[in-house]
Amino acid sequence: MTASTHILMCPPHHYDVDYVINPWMEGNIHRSSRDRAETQWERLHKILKDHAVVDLVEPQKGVPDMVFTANAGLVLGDNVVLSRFYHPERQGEEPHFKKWFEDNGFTVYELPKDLPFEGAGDALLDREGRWLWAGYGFRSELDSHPYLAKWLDIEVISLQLVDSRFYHLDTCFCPLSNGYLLYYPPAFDFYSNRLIEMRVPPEKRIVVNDDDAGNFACNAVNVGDVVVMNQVSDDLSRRLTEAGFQVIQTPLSEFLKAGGAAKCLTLRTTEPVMPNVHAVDSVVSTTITLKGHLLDAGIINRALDLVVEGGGSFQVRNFNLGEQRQSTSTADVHISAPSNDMMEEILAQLIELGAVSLPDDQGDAQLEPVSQAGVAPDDFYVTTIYPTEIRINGEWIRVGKQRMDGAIAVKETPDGIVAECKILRDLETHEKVVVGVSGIRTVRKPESREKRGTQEFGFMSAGVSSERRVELVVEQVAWELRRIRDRGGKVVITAGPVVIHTGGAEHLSWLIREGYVQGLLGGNAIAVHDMEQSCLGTSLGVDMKRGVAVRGGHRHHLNVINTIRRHGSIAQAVEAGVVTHGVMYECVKNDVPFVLAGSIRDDGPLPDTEMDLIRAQERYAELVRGSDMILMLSTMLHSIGVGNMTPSGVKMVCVDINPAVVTKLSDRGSVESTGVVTDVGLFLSLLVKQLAQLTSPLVNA
Ligand SMILES: NC(=O)c1ccc[n+]([C@@H]2O[C@H](COP(=O)([O-])OP(=O)(O)OC[C@H]3O[C@@H](n4cnc5c(N)ncnc54)[C@H](O)[C@@H]3O)[C@@H](O)[C@H]2O)c1
Ligand SMILES: NC(=[NH2+])NCCC[C@H](N)C(=O)O
Repeated sequence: MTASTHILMCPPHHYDVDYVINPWMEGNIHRSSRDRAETQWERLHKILKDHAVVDLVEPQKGVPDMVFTANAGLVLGDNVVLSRFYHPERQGEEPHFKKWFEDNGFTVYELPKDLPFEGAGDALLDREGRWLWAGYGFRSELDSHPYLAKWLDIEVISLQLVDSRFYHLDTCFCPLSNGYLLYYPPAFDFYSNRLIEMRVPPEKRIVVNDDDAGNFACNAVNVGDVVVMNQVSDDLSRRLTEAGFQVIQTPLSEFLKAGGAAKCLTLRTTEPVMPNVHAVDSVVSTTITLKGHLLDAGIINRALDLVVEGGGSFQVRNFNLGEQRQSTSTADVHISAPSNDMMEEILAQLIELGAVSLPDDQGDAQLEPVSQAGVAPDDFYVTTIYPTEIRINGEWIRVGKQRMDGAIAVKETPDGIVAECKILRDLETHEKVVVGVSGIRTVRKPESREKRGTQEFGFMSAGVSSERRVELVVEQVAWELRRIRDRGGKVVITAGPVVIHTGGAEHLSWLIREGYVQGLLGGNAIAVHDMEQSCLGTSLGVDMKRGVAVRGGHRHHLNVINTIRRHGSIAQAVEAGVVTHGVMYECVKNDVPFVLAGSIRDDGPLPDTEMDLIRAQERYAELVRGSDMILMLSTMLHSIGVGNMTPSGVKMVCVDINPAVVTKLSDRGSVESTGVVTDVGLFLSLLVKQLAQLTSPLVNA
């Protein structure tokens, strides 16, 4: 027996599964045998009495989970932080545990009422006393960790739990003597696993597999070199033995029905304070304000999900719900994160959400000089598609040339400070770049109160649905194309050769001829196969009228490339009467600019194809700028490229036969984008028919 070790237990006289507050309890209400539970508890009690002094707290009626004394609180030295239970079902235990601690001479610290923390179930001391591992995510709040650090004067390492089966830290994590750790990595987020690996050397980490984790092997009581647990596989038992531990198994199946096992049934009340160990609290907090149709547009859900998925924790304060149909709501949200880096990552995503204003004390945007042309400073802010403003000298200024995946370059000019999005390769040494997340906000118009995706007739309600009638989307696109044309707006189309292969050339030619298209973006292939069809009636060597391959057809596209190369350009071949109809013909004849970006798989290429990729991107961006709408027709490569350089506010329609492509291209988080899964030739055919039916010019709205 280790005389200095005291353990608190509570006899299971009132234990039962009376409710469900964790996944293990589902289906087990009133299915635990009191007799078997008493027997199993007695066996554990007897085993532990051989190795420690076991104190008992009187069980109470109405609180069946009181048997799980691990959750009574967290003890260090003569101090104890009393638990604040998350679920009301267990809050009745608090006064009983508080009384026991006070009667036994502990100084009891109590957390604020609305700040849950479930004791040694969610906080476990390193067995060498060097720091406190503290879990959060299901029962305990991250905001409780600074209190633990302060009251117990110890470093707290916050670990986010991500699997609801392992809802308490002690169900998946067990610090052992001699610096060993028994744990189940999938129960933690990536960052927490990195923290564990940084603190516990590989040779001391005993990783538990799914089966052992499901049998609560990590929920073990360790006293000295003894490890007492519910059940363990031969392999894990061997590894523990090799590490110098004596493994004692004792069945606790009746308690597993409530989601607990050996460690849950115990609370070590003698935890020595180590000299020279002091509080280090890395938890950072801030308060943001969300504004918009927080409920209807789902903004608050998305924001809070972002916080949790980013490893943080939140408390919603001062929620003011908009009273009128179109009035907006506001909410102050207190956010905590285990480190500055994680907080910055969370805030960057909230800024992208666009409904966020950071506290005014966040100050100006941080600027760092570009020390090497084409290279941004570390921690540069990555731009999004949304209109963005940065705060310089207390003034908010709009960032120009908005696009995603760029940096914000800032420079002094005779007209004042100018900020614009730049892709990394274009950064110049006389510029500065925004780093971090302070002093940045995105400006997004509050989405309409209607939920996204429920507006079947609201054009561009985002979302992809192969079930959605193609005709419906065609009607909406036709209506928008007509409106844009009538007001002299700009529509750009990016298209792949599949448009030609599916018989779409005549329809796309019609759109260009009728003035619905002000720019065409594509690659070598769409031009090659369009002119192959125009000159030779085939596409990829297939007769477009009969649908059969023609003899020698496989050379047709090379013959066309060769002919165009001989004339020097597509325009010259059109002027020479070689190309007499088709998409490229209509572009030349109607002065519709086009850019053909080269790719690794190009034949030829055509003289017009821009094989300098950087130049091609620049020319694409020039043609995209100022667009009101972009149609992305069956080209994943070029559609992604165009999407990356298009700011929000531009209506985008993606047409592809592959739902995954449509989802990727439509999922921009902006309501202006939509996608339809269909054959592109069919889509164009229906679109032309619909436009032709819109005979009367629309009255300007
Ligand atoms: N001969 C050549 O020079 C040649 C030939 C082919 C491609 N290329 C080049 O390769 C690059 C990539 O070509 P890409 O954009 O065609 O390929 P891609 O794979 O990026 O996109 C093709 C898209 O078409 C979709 N699709 C296929 N059938 C469809 C249908 N019936 N209806 C609607 N969507 C359909 C696919 O799902 C895919 O997303 C381009 O730059 C192109 O010019 C050159
Ligand atoms: N330290 C623990 N894991 N305790 C287990 C507690 C079980 C209890 N039914 C609950 O859900 O709270």
